[in-house]
Amino acid sequence: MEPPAVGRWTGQMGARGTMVEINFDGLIGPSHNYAGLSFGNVASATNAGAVAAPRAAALQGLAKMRRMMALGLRQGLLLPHDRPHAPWLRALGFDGDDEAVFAAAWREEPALLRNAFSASAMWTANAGTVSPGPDTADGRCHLSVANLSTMLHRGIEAQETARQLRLAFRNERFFAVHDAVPAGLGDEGAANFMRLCPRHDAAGVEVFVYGERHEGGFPARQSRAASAAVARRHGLDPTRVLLARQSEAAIAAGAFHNDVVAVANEHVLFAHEQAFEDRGAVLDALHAAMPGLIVVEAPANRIGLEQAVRTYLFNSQLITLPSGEMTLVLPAETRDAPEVWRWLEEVVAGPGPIDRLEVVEVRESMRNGGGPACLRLRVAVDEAAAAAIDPRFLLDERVCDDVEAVVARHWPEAIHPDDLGDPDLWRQCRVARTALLDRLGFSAGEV
Ligand SMILES: N=C(N)NCCC[C@H](NC(=O)CCC(=O)O)C(=O)O
Repeated sequence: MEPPAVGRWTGQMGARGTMVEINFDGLIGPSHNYAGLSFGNVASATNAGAVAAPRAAALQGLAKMRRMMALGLRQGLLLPHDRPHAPWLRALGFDGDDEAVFAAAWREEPALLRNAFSASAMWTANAGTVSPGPDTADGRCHLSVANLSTMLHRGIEAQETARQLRLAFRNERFFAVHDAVPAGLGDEGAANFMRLCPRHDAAGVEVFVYGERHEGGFPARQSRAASAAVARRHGLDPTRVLLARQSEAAIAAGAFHNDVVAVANEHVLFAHEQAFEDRGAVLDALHAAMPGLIVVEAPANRIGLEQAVRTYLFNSQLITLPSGEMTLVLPAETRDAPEVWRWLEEVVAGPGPIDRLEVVEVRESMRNGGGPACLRLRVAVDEAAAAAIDPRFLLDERVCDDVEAVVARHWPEAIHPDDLGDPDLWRQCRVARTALLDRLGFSAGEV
């Protein structure tokens, strides 16, 4: 079938200069389930074994994408990966046709089948790290695929992510897509990355946040060496790169990525007081590198780290609307917590840069530790680069209608932990993904 027609920009990019940010959300896949795979991610551990609702989950994600478009932002999507993933299980010694592979894995090593089943590619903040053109030596937008090598189930994603990013951003005049840095040096992509800049079209300061491993504690998933490697590969000016260490307290409280305790947009950093290990030095370095920086910080005596992790207050999307208003797109869980909501109302009422609060409902993803910001990868582009993106990865209302129809028809309504061994579910997940690719105009084998 014909690829869907997608509206392109005409004329001005808006009041905020010549570049805009496109958010590429991961469509929540048909195999979404709660397998408790992520040690250090409190929600994933707490909800292990619960019954998941993949159809509702995907519809919640799509409703968020529609909300962003209604706010005047450009929206893209990345596709769910092929799950359960037979090639990975085959590499682990299970053989026969795909169903024989799944059956043997379920019988002999059910934990491996659970890993191969995860819909974790939905959290595209972990797909890769993106340095927009104004920050790079060659003026192109550089994207590095994340290896996600700390968690077994997430390490499966890199290959397909690379294929999708190479397809979406294949025009080498505007984009350079790099493979993942070698596994072993953990890299979790944009979830541990923040860009501060006067406006999207000005050179920015890129902040890479890494963790350090501690015996017996939760894993620190982002290594300093991987962050530095990504910065080098992207051709960033070393004087405009900051490697900041995530606080041990934040990791211990369940902030397995920096985006659970901090988010940046243009000249604003919105963070918890305990986000960074050496808070004073990090903020001093940022102020020095980025005159005009405004830091909106939640004091620990108002919002505890546990509360921040439970509500995902900082896993909000901080966005600039075409009008120039800065808006926080928050998970509904923040509104359910009176202390958090009261503080947010004070932030908006005060003289600071954040003008509006918008609440979105992504509870199915939240129960696996993925808030609004986890679900999206930001790519700032100018008009020419935007026009070079494969339009099948861009959304408008009509494409949303199409995707919703496929989800409504094919996505399972519920997945119970024992269902992972059910051949009908294996088939349904694959049929569902194929129907989506078909509807969006991707041919078999393209992704
Ligand atoms: N913070 C950002 N940017 N992303 C959130 C990722 C959540 C994901 N959860 C999971 O993978 C849970 C899957 C399970 O347990 O079944 C993770 O821990 O890697």
